[in-house]
Amino acid sequence: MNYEKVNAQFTDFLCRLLDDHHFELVHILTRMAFALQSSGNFYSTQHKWLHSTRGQSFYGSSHSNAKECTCKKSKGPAPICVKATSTKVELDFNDPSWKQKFQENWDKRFDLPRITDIYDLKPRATTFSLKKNRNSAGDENGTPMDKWNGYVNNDDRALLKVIKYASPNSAGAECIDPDCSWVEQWVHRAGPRKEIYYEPEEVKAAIVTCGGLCPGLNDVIRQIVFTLETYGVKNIVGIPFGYRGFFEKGLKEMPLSRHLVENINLAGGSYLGVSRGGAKTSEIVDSIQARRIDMLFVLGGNGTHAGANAIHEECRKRKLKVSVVAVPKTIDNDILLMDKTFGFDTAVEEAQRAINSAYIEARSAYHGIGLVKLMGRSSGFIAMHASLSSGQVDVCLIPEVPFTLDGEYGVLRHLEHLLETKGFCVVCVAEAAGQDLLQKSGATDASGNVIFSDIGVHMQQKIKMHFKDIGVPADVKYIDPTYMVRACRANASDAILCTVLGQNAVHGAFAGFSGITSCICNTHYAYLPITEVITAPKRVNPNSRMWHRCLTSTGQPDFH
Ligand SMILES: Nc1ncnc2c1ncn2[C@@H]1O[C@H](COP(=O)(O)OP(=O)(O)OP(=O)(O)O)[C@@H](O)[C@H]1O
Ligand SMILES: O=P(O)(O)OC[C@H]1O[C@](O)(CO)[C@@H](O)[C@@H]1O
Ligand SMILES: [Mg+2]
Repeated sequence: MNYEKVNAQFTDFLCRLLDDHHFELVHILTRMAFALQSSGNFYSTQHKWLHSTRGQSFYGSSHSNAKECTCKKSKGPAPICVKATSTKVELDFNDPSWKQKFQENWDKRFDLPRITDIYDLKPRATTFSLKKNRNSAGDENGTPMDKWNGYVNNDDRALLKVIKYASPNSAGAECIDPDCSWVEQWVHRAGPRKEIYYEPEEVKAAIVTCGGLCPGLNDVIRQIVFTLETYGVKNIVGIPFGYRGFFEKGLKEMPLSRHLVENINLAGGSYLGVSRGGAKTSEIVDSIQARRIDMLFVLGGNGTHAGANAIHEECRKRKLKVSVVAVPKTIDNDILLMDKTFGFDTAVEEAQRAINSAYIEARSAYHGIGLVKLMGRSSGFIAMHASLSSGQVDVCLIPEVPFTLDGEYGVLRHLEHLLETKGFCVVCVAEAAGQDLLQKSGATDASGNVIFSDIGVHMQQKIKMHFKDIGVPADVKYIDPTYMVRACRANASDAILCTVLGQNAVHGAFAGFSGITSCICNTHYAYLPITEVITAPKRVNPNSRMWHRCLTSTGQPDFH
């Protein structure tokens, strides 16, 4: 089957549906497409494409197996898949200047949307300075009078990629052209600027946390409040229970101050509450307008970012001077271009505790099999990293790598081998793995995310049945830590990440950016346009060194 053609036809179909306002259906279908990818049907599309094209544009999807949505026009609510504001140019790799064209286009795509794109505004000297005895008001030209070199220049950049792959066949190679030439990909450096576009005394800032819980939400809220107050902002509020808090009657905004949030990082969860669903962009923006909010800080995952971008666009359409800045939150680590999202590290740490328990149970039982199911909506990052960190996993199963349970090359046969040779074993399975082996639940959550069928319970039953059938004793211990991996406070590494991302979000808003996200790219802190990070969920690359390291650690064979 020509999967690329099917993929393109599917995208066109989605775009047509979007024009007909069938948003919910499109949402479900898009999720189905990702599920289809995870079943392996679209698995090597990018790789094959990379080897078969010359003189065609195919850059931009190097972080994911999914290709970018190419919707031409869209009425109604924002699609899950949003086209970048700067379009991609068609590249001819036989043209000697293709690299220059690529880079010019890249710079346009990664340029940050600013409120000055639509308003003619004059900046003022920043009120943010950590220098003692400062005169933050600046001189008569608005230039800060102190000589503190603590500001980031608007032209500062960080490199997104630092590996030069000599060949497209190098492990994990992410290439722009068929020869895998070295191309610089710069992103904007995050941090405080010398000039700002808001009068802090007049600013009303709001914070909202959306989607599922994630360790570190309170750390980010706290740092946003601290930093806003350092600029001199007095009016800071929290929107309760995600986007819902903007329009649901009876939900009142919560006043925030350093005093109120000082200790919230000591507990997990969200001080403001979270929710899924209910994203009606126009109602949210009506509410922003009515509440006279100037800066909105949005903490959430892929869906939340799509919502934040829709809010940013709607504010522009209505000519509202509002900065919308997102902070990428998700234990799943499934947001494109960034090293990691906050909460992921803590989730992995908690997950490996479950694996350790499974190991102890399995090790101590006669023919013990420890089975652990871990969260991860469409990607196997938590399962892969928890397997790597525990070092006790014999089989790691993720949605990006298809597998079979039965047959000569199936997982069950390998478990037999493990019981024969080492006497026990530990299996770690990601919740979205092996969905092709199960009957689809067909259910979705309030945000339209597909609810997966339970691969953990299915495997537990299959393993028990298999060993009963072959007459070999097996003591199966199943652990599903579910919410335990995310309903906890951030660990040290996440707490630091949250601190930096939260502070930078405020610096970005004062610098006049909107429609951006505050993140970590290639170990440096950066701002990215939201449009560039929501084209598809990030997924584990089965050809990456990290997955290969996981396989080296588990020693598992291919299961198909
Ligand atoms: N395409 C979209 N446009 C506008 N809003 C959206 C879109 N997708 C999701 N949302 C809204 O964003 C919020 C959060 O979405 P979702 O439940 O998918 O969580 P998430 O941000 O992806 O985080 P998590 O990692 O916990 O899943 C919900 O209120 C949802 O309605
Ligand atoms: O909080 P809910 O709605 O049960 O959602 C669970 C999902 O949220 C996440 O924890 C974060 O996206 C996923 O790993 C999981 O599939
Ligand atoms: Mg999501």
